[in-house]
Amino acid sequence: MSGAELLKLEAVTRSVQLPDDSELQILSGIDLTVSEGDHIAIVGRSGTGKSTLLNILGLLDTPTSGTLTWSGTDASRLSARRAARIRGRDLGFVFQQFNLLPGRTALENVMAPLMYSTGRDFWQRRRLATESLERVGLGDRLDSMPQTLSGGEQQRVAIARALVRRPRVVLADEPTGALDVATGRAVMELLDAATGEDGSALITITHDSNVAALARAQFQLDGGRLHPLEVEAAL
Ligand SMILES: Nc1ncnc2c1ncn2[C@@H]1O[C@H](COP(=O)(O)OP(=O)(O)OP(=O)(O)O)[C@@H](O)[C@H]1O
Repeated sequence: MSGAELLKLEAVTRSVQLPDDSELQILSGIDLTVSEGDHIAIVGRSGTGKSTLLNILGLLDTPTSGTLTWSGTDASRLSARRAARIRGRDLGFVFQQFNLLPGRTALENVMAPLMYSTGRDFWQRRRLATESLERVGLGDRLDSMPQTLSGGEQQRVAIARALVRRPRVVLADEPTGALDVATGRAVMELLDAATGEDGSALITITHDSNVAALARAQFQLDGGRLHPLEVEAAL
């Protein structure tokens, strides 16, 4: 069952001005509500606007028109500072490329988001990062360097890093794109279980309908529009 509403898009459009002065409409009339505990997948072919939508959901970009509401507040009214705080604390990001810092251990990578936090999060960063790595089954690899870990293990470190501040929404952009099918499935099950445990929402952006089938609600992005997909959830 869904909990409190976290993100809401109403009639969101996004267009960009091209060098020849024409306008390219990437997103048109997007409506989407994301609540605590939701696991939503957004599927779409390459170039359909998935990254553009993800950037808007992650408060990295703003709609050209329409409204994005974060936890009841119109996002266009958030100060840059408040938006940055939400991105750092309430949103977790997982990417296809794991983006781990080379030359830093798994533990140091997971501690990184806590370095600029205050209070308990800062002082207890080592313990919090250790616990986050234990949650993804890597409690015995704290001191491993990323290059000594398999792709699936690196993605689990990236997930531990995304979850370490207990975000309210996790945005996963092609999280299985660099993994084989079995490892990708295990990573998705882990993301689903960990966000489910925390009551946070998971939004998975993927071109892979098998990955999307693991979510509880699926949408297709096509021609800049979002359509609900009626597919039985596999989890
Ligand atoms: N700033 C921009 N200027 C011009 N065109 C843009 C800009 N941003 C996005 N586009 C175009 O808008 C379309 C959607 O881009 P977007 O990156 O959101 O697609 P995507 O679905 O994430 O693609 P992929 O799966 O290949 O990453 C593409 O055709 C892209 O070239």
